[in-house]
Amino acid sequence: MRIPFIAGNWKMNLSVDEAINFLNTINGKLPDPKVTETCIAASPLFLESMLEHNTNSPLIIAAENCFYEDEGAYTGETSPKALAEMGVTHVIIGHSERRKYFNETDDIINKKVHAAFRNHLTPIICCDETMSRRQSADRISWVVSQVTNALKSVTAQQAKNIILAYEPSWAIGSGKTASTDEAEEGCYLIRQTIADLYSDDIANQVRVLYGGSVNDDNADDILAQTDIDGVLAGGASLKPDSFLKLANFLQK
Ligand SMILES: O=C(CO)COP(=O)(O)O
Repeated sequence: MRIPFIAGNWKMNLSVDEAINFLNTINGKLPDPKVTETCIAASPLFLESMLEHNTNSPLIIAAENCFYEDEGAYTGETSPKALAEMGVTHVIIGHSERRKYFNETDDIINKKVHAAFRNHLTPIICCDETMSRRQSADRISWVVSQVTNALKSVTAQQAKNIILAYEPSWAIGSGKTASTDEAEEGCYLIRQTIADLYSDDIANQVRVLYGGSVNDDNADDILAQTDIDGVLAGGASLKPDSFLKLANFLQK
């Protein structure tokens, strides 16, 4: 049985004070992590303070990105080794905004995935689908190739622990959520790719999330789909109330 994973990606929003207020507000209101795991990915500027305020809470604190080297002359980058030393356990890799605005290629994403494993961080690997790709004949092969390339030289043992997210950029921040069928289709495709690359057994263990204009109104239908094990929410994760509604979807 796959434990649902409800994650928020704050992107470049909020302040440290707002981040800490958020944690104080949700404190004691999150589900048991044996039933639903919850996670917030935040700016590296906030992570240390958030980790200090997050004791006795099941909330997983994640980074939104990391570099593929552990240390060195890489001005402005975030070391995966430093993240792990700080107590961060998860990191988003390959978000469509990283691909689009920071020219992250599949090769860079693959190096980052290896950097995450080297530092015992769980990668949350995002696969994009643009509208032009959606309308073109090669859309399936594009999603498949993002998964395949991200996981080059990743062992079966490592693959068991990854989290993947189908995040069509045409649905991100646009208010245009994918229909439940579209979301399920994307997540199914990702799971089948894992089955082809590794095994049915591993594909059945790996959690696949949907992200793109998820909110409290549409989350229940999305989360009811067979191959969707959770959500990666942007806007809806910025307010404690809406994040708590997503996090406690099983309690409704
Ligand atoms: O990019 C996202 C999560 O990583 C989704 O953002 P929105 O939920 O704001 O569309």
